[in-house]
Amino acid sequence: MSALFAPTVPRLAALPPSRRALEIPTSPDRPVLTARVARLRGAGSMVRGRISRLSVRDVRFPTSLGGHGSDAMHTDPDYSAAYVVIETDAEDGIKGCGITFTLGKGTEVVVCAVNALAHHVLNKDLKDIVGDFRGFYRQLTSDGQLRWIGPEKGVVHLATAAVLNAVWDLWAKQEGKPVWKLLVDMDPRMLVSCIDFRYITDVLTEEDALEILQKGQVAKKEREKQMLAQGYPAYTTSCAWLGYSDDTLKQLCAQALKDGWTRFKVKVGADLQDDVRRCQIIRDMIGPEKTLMMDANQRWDVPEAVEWMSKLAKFKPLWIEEPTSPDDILGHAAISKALVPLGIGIATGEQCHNRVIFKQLLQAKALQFLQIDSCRLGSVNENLSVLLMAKKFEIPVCPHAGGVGLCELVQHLIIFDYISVSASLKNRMCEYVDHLHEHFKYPVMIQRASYMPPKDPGYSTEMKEESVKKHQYPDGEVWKKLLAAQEN
Ligand SMILES: C[C@H](O)[C@@H](O)CC(=O)C(=O)O
Ligand SMILES: [Mg+2]
Repeated sequence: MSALFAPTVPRLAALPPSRRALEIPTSPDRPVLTARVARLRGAGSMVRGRISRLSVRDVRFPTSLGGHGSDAMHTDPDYSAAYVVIETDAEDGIKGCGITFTLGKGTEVVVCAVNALAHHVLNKDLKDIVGDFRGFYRQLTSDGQLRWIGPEKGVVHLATAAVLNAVWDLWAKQEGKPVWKLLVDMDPRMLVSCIDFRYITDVLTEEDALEILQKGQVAKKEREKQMLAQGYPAYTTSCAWLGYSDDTLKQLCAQALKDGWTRFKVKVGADLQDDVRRCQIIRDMIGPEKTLMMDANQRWDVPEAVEWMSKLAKFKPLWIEEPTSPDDILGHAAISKALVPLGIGIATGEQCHNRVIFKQLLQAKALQFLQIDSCRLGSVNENLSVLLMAKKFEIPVCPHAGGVGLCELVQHLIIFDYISVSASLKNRMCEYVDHLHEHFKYPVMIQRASYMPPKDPGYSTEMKEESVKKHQYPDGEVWKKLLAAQEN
């Protein structure tokens, strides 16, 4: 299921009036835009080329066969991605690669949505995009027709993330830097110009953001050195997927302890007796001092969450993640109020639609740990706004990762967060899951249970072409075999 777009987007005059509106620059302030492009040039920026081609493919890995990734709600996930590649006419061979994460079925729907957004990207100069990134973000998310099937949520927002992730990868590759370093080196004003503040100015204005980023410049060099030497602390979820047998759980946990892991997450929420047994196994193995987190993946109602977690409190979890619907902000607040006195925090975010939901979770004191996701929010742009809001509310960010490629991407955001925004590691760690890294050209590097900052230019999003071909759905070699076996 591949779709290729040649650079054949009609010129403005040829468009019907409804489409023409889309082409009008969204930035209200042309001189500001010109100044930003000039600032890019002044900073010795290497940005070049017009986007001449966009392709998107449906890539799926049959992880459900081994129970990998399973939880109380998603019992048989096939970790998958809509994989976007953009090319320019710069003739330098550099491509931007972007993904968004899916669980198998439905990836084809995200592919459709990427195709529907493609005309916003094609024929654009990269320097105009990044010179007015806020305007470009707004253009993608405010398409007068597509917005109706969002807005800024669901399939269309996942597609936005995939496209923008590809743009960030392209930009960073052209600058010869990994995304985290591109962000760390970026002038605070330029960073702020990437963020759409619409709907969040009641808690974070452009001036607030600038102030936070300017404070973050202090001792930035030391923190960068520290990251390069020690990496960013991580925790593992790979031992305790819900579909794993007790034996597998024990074996993986023993190995993880040997590998130096000190923080573990266990899936819960389907059956209380099972949860008690599995939590007992893992707590016995890791001992009382190491950190344990629990994840219910939205399985419970609000009172049920409180009651269930009261029974698991004896295993001393640091947090319960996604106890109820990700949309239920006041429900999270009620659960938080009941569980914090038991020493259990609330973590959520992997399925938070957008910055507005995060804003309200923060306003309602509904979470103690905020979990950004590199592929659900609108790429780096929207994640920047959430990192800054978290800083303002002094809530630690512990990103969601795992899936396919999520570790590769989110490491850039959290390393930037430490160096330039939070300046703290207190109560902070980034999720790690040990699956599918071999399919990436620049896989994550974990040392001493920490993410080591990537050094290759880009967003670590590029997949190996051979892996993509093999796992393309439904006509890649892997799926042809699996689908034929299912028929027999
Ligand atoms: C379906 C995914 O594997 C999900 O269980 C991941 C998740 O909740 C997490 O890593 O946290
Ligand atoms: Mg989770």
